[in-house]
Amino acid sequence: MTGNHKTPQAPSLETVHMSKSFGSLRALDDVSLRVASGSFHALLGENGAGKSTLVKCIMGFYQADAGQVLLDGCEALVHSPRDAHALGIGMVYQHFTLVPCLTAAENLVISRADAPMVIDWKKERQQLEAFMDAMPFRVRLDAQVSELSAGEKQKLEILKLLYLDQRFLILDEPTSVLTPAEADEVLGLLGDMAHRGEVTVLMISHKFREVKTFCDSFTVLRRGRFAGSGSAQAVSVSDLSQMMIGDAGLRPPATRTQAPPKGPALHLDKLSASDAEGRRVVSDVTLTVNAGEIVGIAGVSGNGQSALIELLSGQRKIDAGQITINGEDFQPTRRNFDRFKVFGLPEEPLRNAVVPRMTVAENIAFRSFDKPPAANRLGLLSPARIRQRGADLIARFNVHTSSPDAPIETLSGGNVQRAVLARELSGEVEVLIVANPCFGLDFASVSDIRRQIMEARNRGAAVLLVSEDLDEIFELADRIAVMSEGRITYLAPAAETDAIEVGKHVAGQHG
Ligand SMILES: Nc1ncnc2c1ncn2[C@@H]1O[C@H](COP(=O)(O)OP(=O)(O)OP(=O)(O)O)[C@@H](O)[C@H]1O
Repeated sequence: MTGNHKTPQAPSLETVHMSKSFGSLRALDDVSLRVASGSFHALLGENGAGKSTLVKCIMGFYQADAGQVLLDGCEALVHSPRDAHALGIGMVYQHFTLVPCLTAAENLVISRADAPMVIDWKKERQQLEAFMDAMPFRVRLDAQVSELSAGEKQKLEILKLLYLDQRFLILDEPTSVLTPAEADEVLGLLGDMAHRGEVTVLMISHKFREVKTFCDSFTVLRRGRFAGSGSAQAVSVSDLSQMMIGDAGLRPPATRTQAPPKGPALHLDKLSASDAEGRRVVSDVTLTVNAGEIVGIAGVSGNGQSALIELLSGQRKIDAGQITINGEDFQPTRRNFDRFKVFGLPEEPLRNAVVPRMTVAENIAFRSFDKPPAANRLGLLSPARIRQRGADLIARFNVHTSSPDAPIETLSGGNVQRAVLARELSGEVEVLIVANPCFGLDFASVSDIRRQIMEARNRGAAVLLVSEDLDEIFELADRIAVMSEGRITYLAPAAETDAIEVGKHVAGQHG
């Protein structure tokens, strides 16, 4: 029954013996989870553990094969997200769903199912002001969404659910787009609302610190099954990790081998580039990366790092300057990537590095599909060989997929990342260009992917790593640079600097 189930107060929600398969893959296997009324509950698990599948079943995006959703103890029949909304269950996605060219007020009003054809703005405005007054945080109603910071957009997404009277909030990694300070503010406010009994929150998270600081309780999934639950305050981080990865344990972390210096491999000489409006986004960047070395570029996003990666990958025009590899002029074209053995792991690989509807095997074989062994010497493709090579690399790089023939878009985030790495690191690599490689990944995938990058360096690759995560830079880099307003403002050997010094330059307090 999808009748009038809505409760003004924070509801409790349970899933009971819920299962869901995709073909032969059992993505959820008999999962029961209980989120108490007015609690802040974390849902944890490795990439591919089934977290998104579980919340999509609750939201009615998927129909579970078996099991029930109970809302305040009564069965809730949710056949579509519309049913979920009618029951007061709402979700904030990792990506924003707001309309950027409209104001915050307009976004709220049009989100209503009962928004009138002709809007009486005076009346709506008064009601919105009254609504905002009752909320623990505000967003400027007249601001155009495109002008809001990531933190404000995230708050507006949450306000939208509350405006629609949704009191069971599902948040999918809500802090991945926020700075640590913004994340703490938003989670703190949500926690306060939950404790006042105004909302119940179920949050998918990979960040133990956030779970321990803000959540009351947790559930862990492992390979589609319930792996544990309890008090977020009482559980130790090592117990949480153990629940997530089971007895298999973590593979050892990345180790740096010391090798004699091998000399410059990648050299950027006074590189400059502009954006579509003609503003300089990369200014006079000169930087050398030696063979067998990782140079990490730290900095807050929007300071030219993405533009620099685009220059190196041939997606942005070079206004001035030169790139050389082993002393030779390098123009970033597909032919030259092969000739100079340049490989890359871009940000958001599902968007930037794969063809989502093609299979995992095809995507893995992509760079090499027209060369032996995937093709014969005349360049004719062999599907059987593509599949075989895909299957070998899937096993070698530990990619979890139901089959080499599954579309790559059906893989979890961490596994798309591993598949791209498998493709990029399986051959001989001279230069590796990596941008925020571990964004949104669970700790086991993070450790796996960092190890692969370090091993490429140990084998002699010159690695340029752009990352917003200072811990990642310190774990991997031999030398650390900071990019600010399109320029390299700082460069030092990792052993001779520390996070405070680098942090100062990231914040622009150099000189
Ligand atoms: N539409 C689909 N078709 C086929 N397989 C799918 C589909 N959606 C998910 N899967 C598979 O189900 C399993 C669980 O995926 P799910 O996205 O629920 O994991 P997750 O825990 O949310 O991972 P992540 O942390 O990476 O987002 C994965 O093996 C995934 O490949």
